[in-house]
Amino acid sequence: MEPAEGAEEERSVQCPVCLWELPSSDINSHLDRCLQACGDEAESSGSEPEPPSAEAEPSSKRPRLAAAPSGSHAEGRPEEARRAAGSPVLSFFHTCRGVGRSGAGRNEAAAPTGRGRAVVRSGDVLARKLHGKPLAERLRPDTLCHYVGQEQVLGAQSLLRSLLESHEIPSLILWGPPGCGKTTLAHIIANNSKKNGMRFVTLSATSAKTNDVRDVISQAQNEKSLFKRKTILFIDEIHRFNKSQQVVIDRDQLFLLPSHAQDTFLPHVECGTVTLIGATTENPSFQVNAALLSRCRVIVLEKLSVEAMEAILMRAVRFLGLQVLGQGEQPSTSATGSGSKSSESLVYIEKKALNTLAYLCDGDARTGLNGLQLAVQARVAVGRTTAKGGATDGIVVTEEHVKEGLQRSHILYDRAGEEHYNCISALHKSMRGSDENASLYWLARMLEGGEDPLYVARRLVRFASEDIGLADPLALTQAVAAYQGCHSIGMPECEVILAQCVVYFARAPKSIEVYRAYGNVKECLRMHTGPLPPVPLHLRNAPTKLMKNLGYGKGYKYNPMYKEPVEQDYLPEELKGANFFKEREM
Ligand SMILES: Nc1ncnc2c1ncn2[C@@H]1O[C@H](COP(=O)(O)OP(=O)(O)OP(=O)(O)O)[C@@H](O)[C@H]1O
Ligand SMILES: [Zn+2]
Repeated sequence: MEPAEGAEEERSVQCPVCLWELPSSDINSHLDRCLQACGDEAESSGSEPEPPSAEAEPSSKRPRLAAAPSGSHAEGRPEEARRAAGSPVLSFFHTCRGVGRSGAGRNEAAAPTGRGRAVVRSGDVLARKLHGKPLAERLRPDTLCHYVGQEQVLGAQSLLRSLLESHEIPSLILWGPPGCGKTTLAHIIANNSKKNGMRFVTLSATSAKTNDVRDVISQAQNEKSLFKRKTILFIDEIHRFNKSQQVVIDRDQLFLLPSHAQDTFLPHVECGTVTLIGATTENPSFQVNAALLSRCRVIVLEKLSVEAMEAILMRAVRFLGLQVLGQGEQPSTSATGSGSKSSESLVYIEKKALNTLAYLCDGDARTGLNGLQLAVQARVAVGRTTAKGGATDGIVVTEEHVKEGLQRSHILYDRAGEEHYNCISALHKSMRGSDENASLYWLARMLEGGEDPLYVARRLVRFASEDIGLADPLALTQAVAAYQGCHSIGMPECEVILAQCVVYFARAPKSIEVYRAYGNVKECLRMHTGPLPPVPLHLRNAPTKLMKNLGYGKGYKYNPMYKEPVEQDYLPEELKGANFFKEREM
């Protein structure tokens, strides 16, 4: 690879394979690891840059019992990676970014790698990159340095990081919302521990049978006694272990493991034959067997922030070689091409579309990446058809496309199956339509089908505010009480609690006044350009003299001191007169 220029000062450079920025002194060793990871993949899948094989399954169809993939660093095709790394102009990734770091070529002509590589940005190549494995899977980081956010548990000083660095993996429960990186973190731990000779086995609690757990345990025992190898067992969605199986419900505790699994499982976690890593979206204090919980460290992961999501999406944008269009920019004017080629082979995405996506995916990186993939896929498909007759102006992915992509992503990649969302939607709409009959029907369909009662209860809490609102403020109390009731007594006893609440809601008066008004405020904030207006001085608190001198609190009229209603502005100057309660098209 190209010698790092200006090595005397610690510059950061970008890894051509995984696009990560890192100190130039680390690039060589990092690159070796990256390429090796890609090479492993190449051996198993052939190295021609053809569409990724169809055997690559979406995450929803992960094998039930399988050793984890060998640390695949799946984002670049291996050949591309090697070529890129060996190429005099570092890589086409740099090229694709169009921001020409360290003076590397900034256009497609600068990546003359034969065999049509020069048109890496064309819709066709992009379409191939989008084919097969979901983007989220391909971009799953396999080292901590690619893992975004979650500083609270993985920061430099954190316990988890030091444990990882010392290769001492305790049993862990990773608790966090969907798509925040629980499975990814487990994979990173797996990679880390494999280097240390440990085995890593994955089970999904949604599909694993008690026998599968037994098999894992007995194999782990063999490995330990014969080869002194430890086993890490990753159980995804550990809170679902009670679903299809026999559940022991102790009156005080919801035990989640089937009884014989408990017998076989616990002692082995205890004596260290198996290190357990469980992932769950549910509060483990309620959903994980207390005995098991006491043997595990609970790591709380947070919903990814909008900024973190933007970073993850930008990595995908670079991987796909998309050009980002700033506000008001047109494809032709922003094209970084050499001029020898028109923008016809370029695919653009609006900056605003990326921001919106980062915002709308609500901290769920899988949803965000899938949304991006579907939006781009759809646009590229259209672009290719329209381009058949002649040149086009390049393909632009806009905010609207991204929103559509998100919607489709919800349907396509829903792991628990579409039915789950269909039914909850039918329940929601029946209650909204005040049809108590239908509401009860959909509730029963879900509960009888094994739906998590807390999932329904959460939706009821939401419904109480979104659809009933101030028409009957008691509804919210009812919903929260129902949620807590379900929490403490579990199925099947809690079904009647939910039924009562559902019927109450179907019969309740409805109002979306607050829901709509709040939506208007959010829209107002979203549409705002430039810095947000300052908080008016008279509304600011002035606890110190300096602040008083600065005019904080000056002119504020303390309402209880006035007999008559007080005339006073509470909104920033530029929003004076704004009425968020005004009805608008929703
Ligand atoms: N912190 C992160 N940094 C970078 N990428 C991430 C992060 N979290 C998630 N991703 C991306 O999102 C995808 C899905 O994440 P992951 O499977 O780890 O989520 P999860 O928390 O296990 O979700 P679920 O509860 O739905 O299983 C990953 O393949 C990866 O591409
Ligand atoms: Zn890398």
